[in-house]
Amino acid sequence: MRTILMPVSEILRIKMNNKALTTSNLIFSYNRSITFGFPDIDCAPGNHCIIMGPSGCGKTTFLHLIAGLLKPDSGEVIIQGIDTVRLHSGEADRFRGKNIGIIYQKPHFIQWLTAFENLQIARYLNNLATENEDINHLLRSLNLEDKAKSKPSQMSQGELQRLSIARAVINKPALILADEPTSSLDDKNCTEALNLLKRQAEELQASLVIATHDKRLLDHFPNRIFL
Ligand SMILES: Nc1ncnc2c1ncn2[C@@H]1O[C@H](COP(=O)(O)OP(=O)(O)OP(=O)(O)O)[C@@H](O)[C@H]1O
Repeated sequence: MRTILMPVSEILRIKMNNKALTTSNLIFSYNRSITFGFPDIDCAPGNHCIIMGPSGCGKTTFLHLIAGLLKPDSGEVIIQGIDTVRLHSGEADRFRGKNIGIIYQKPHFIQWLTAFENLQIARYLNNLATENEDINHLLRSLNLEDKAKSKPSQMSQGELQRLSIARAVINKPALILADEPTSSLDDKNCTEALNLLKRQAEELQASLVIATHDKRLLDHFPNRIFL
């Protein structure tokens, strides 16, 4: 019989649970004057949850800690059984690219590329083959088919929001994080963006975490965390 020895660091990193995302005892400070202590999250695969709170309470900070874009002073973020806080920066970037789709508060796209090319490059940067038919399918399902050749500057706010959703799901992540995905949209576009986001998450069986102060979303999410 062959025994496989696993480095201690690897054993520490792998937490055996079947949750898509759990956080515990997260503490973070930008500087010593403000310290944030965040409530624990427990989100099963395919579940949706919402982080609510007023402007400035730390919602973006919390999402960035979950995404591994910021390192906490202490605490754990377990995604797909991996304690991502312990990953080194290169590993964390690779993990994020493979497992997490992020919709940022301010959508930023490469301005000289078209909508289609912005999605292509998101796959390319994660060493994934650029399957043009997958991209076309996604653009169709987000009602952006006729914008495939448009540059971001030629698209409306609602269209850019839908393109952000497309970019977040193009690599088929297990976890989708969305920062204020609807707050700048009118009621019609808000409902449309929310439904698209939920439908995309359901198609991928991905967990969805939305951070927002948009109270219109509250009724859609029984799993709520208030900051
Ligand atoms: N890079 C930074 N350096 C220092 N302080 C920061 C930094 N980024 C954010 N902050 C501060 O941390 C606090 C929380 O910011 P954060 O963006 O997480 O809040 P938020 O709840 O997402 O706000 P909003 O709803 O307005 O987007 C704010 O007081 C903000 O000024």
